[in-house]
Amino acid sequence: MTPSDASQQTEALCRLAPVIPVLVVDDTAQARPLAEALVAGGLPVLEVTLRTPAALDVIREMAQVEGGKVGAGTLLTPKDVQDAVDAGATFGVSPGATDRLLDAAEEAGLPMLPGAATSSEVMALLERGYTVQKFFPAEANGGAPALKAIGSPLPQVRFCPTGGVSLKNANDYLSLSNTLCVGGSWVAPKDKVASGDWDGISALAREASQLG
Ligand SMILES: O=C(O)C(=O)C[C@H](O)[C@H](O)COP(=O)(O)O
Repeated sequence: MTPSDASQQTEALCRLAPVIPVLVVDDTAQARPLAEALVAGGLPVLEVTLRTPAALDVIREMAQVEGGKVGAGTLLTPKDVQDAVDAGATFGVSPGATDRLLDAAEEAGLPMLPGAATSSEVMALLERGYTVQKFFPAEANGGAPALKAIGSPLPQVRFCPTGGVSLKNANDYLSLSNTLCVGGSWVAPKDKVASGDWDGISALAREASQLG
C-alpha cells in the first residue's frame, strides 16, 4: 500500500464522524458491548490502543461488531503492525513515526495514521506521502492555535489531533480547515467501562457525534 493510498483511506475514516474514541480496554468481555455502545451513539471508527495485554483480543471481538471500523493504536514496531493486522484491525495509529514502522505498515497493507508534533515531523511524513496525520500530543503541543499555525505553511496536510482533547475543546480543533476529526478517550471513561455503563457511554458518544 502506498502512503498516498493509506492517507486516502484514513481521510475517509476521519470523515465518518467528528471523534475517534481512543480506547484502553483491560477486559475482553467489555469489548463487544463497548464497541456496540459507541457505534450506536454515532461513533463508528474506534481506536484500540495496544497498551493492555487484552488489546489484540479486544480488537478481534470489536472487529465483529456491525457498523464498526476498528483500528489499533500505539503501534510502535513492525511486530505491532503484524499483530494488529492478524487481529483484524483495519487501520493503525501511532504516537509518532519511524521508517521501520511505516515500511511494515505499507508492506502489510495497513493504512496508517502516523503521529507528528512539529513542522519538521509533519514535513518528513508529507515527503513520504502521508497527507493525513495525527497531531500528538495535541494540547501539550499548543493545542488548536499551534495546529492552525502549522497549517499556514502546510495546508496540504490534514490532521486528527489527539491527546488532551475533550468535549470542551474539540470544536476549537474541528473548526480549523486542516482538522478532519479529533481523537479522544473522554467518550469511554474508565469508570463507565468498568461498571458496564453502556447507556452512559452511548450518551457520551451521541454528544460527541454532534460536534463540529
Ligand atoms: O497511544 C496512542 O497511539 C494514542 O493514540 C495515544 C492517545 O492519543 C492518547 O492516549 C489520547 O489520550 P487522551 O488525552 O486521554 O484523549
